[in-house]
Amino acid sequence: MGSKAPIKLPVIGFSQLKTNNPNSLSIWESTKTDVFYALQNYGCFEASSVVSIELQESVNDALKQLFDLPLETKLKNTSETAFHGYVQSPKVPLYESMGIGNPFVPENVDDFTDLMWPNDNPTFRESIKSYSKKLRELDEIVKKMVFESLGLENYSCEQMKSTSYLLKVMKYRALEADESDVGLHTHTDTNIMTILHQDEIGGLEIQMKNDEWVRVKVSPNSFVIVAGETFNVWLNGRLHVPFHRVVMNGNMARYSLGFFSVQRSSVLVKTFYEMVDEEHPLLYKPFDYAEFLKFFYKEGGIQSKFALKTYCGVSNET
Ligand SMILES: O=C(O)CCC(=O)C(=O)O
Ligand SMILES: [Fe+2]
Repeated sequence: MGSKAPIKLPVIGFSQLKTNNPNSLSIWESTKTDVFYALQNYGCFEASSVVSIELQESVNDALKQLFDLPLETKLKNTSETAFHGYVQSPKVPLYESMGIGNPFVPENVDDFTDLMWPNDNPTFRESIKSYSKKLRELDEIVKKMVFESLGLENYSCEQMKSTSYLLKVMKYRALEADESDVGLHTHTDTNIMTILHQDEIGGLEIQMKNDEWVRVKVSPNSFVIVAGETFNVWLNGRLHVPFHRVVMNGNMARYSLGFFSVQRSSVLVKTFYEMVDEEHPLLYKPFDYAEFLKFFYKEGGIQSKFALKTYCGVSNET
């Protein structure tokens, strides 16, 4: 499946930002430069030093316990909202997923844990809560840095308030004889931004600007930050939104998770007017994210590699 160039994603550390370091301003500025460069040129980067190895291992164990539950228990997790309930589909036979909406709200994790483990699972409960808190902080820092890089800091607060989150946990079962090694088809993320973690099995592949596919291998407690289409609509195409996929590697089950930030449907996704000028003509008309998702899932958008362009792209040809 294409070449697997050994390009390394940019690695950006976040631990120094939190200390009461006298150089905190210059650390913020240089991290911001790296983040913006990475999202413009790769559409992704490796974020290191966000959670401890211990916390990551505890979450990895929690995922295994969750997917080991009987199917009838997992099916109790139902939802009207895409990807919040239990998902298994013949189109992606290796894949199953479950979601927790806004997982930094303690009651949401409590409700999910009670549903899956009526006799409780305190380790799952507590590790998911502290993990989600850290991921939300990281999400907000990265976005603030991008906004600041473009002189859009006034939008930062407003956008954070109109964001909701989904922690989606995923299992890809081991391949059976003669099965295709495609775990998840080539796609872009249509939400704002995604923070991905994959276990040591690997398999995530990302397409670079020069069309080469890179097999991503990052440290066990690092994340891959991936720019999504909604972010690029706000910024009128200034980021690279990379195609990515999962190609199974060897004969072991693979576990991953994604922390997805999504625009709430009460607010239209709209390009900031400061991002439009003669050199950068408007690329997308304003749209409602929930309505777009209906198109995406019901009207065949999911089959299109450029669903958002089809849905609300502006034709700038003269
Ligand atoms: O499982 C993974 O590593 C990737 C998942 C992904 O790209 C997605 O859910 O959008
Ligand atoms: Fe994705």
